[in-house]
Amino acid sequence: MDTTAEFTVYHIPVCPFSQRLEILLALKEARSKVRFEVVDITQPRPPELLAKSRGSTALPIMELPGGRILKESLVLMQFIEDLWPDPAVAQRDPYRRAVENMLVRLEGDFANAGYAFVMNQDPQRREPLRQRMLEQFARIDEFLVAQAPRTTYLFENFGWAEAVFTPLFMRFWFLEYYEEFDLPADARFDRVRDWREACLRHPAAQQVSREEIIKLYYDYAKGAGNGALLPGRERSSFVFEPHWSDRPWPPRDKWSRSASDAELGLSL
Ligand SMILES: COc1ccc(C(=O)/C=[SH]/C[C@H](NC(=O)CC[C@H](N)C(=O)O)C(=O)NCC(=O)O)cc1OC
Repeated sequence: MDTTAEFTVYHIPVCPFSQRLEILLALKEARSKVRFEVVDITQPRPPELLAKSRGSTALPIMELPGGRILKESLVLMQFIEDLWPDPAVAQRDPYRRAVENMLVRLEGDFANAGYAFVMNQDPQRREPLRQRMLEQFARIDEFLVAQAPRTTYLFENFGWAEAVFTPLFMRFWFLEYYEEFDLPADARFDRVRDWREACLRHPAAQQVSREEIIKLYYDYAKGAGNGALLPGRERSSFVFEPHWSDRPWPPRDKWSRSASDAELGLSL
């Protein structure tokens, strides 16, 4: 395959699954090899984009030279790793790669627990959802204690598993803000807490900020995901303009009130 031809990723800038690709490309110093085309999730998908994805609206998707389309962030990560293998980010040793993949297999339940928690609108479900989130962190902690008790990352460097999980650790800043959630100070979470902090600091993962996440994901905290509009609102918190840096911080209280477009700084 001609790896110098143009590869295009259609993506939502603050989506964690797209950030995985950006982190991987940053680790490979290959960010310039892929063109990232921004899609406004608050607007209906352009017909030409839907045609590319055979009607699927989920992003990111990658268009190869010649028009072939791939999707699913973990698949796209592996494709990038295979396309530009040096420097390797995935482990080359089969056993170490298997260990890496065992940790990555935890990402789906981890992601779903966090999104279900932030999007929950039933006060009665808060504590069970908090416990479910803690259980997911405990699963990762137990795995790291068994496989990597004394290193900062899973292996010597920030690598594949870190590229998969760091975007989720960053999105879960919305749990701290809207659900007053954080890991308890007890030893059950020491290893995963250290891993998370090291991941959040890594220079290859600085595509988004805490402020951006908190402001754009306000509607998720009120139960509206993927750019959906809430009752009484005309604009999603996911809109590009006004830019998030020009907007006020949303109210932290998701339970007793709903902020208006004006209060969120969304009015044009
Ligand atoms: C309610 O739970 C969740 C809600 C949203 C997201 C999220 O980050 C969307 S990021 C943007 C979202 N993309 C995906 O969900 C892609 C997931 C896919 N499995 C991948 O890994 O690439 C999307 O395109 N949505 C628009 C559409 O489908 O029309 C995650 C959640 O749970 C993990």
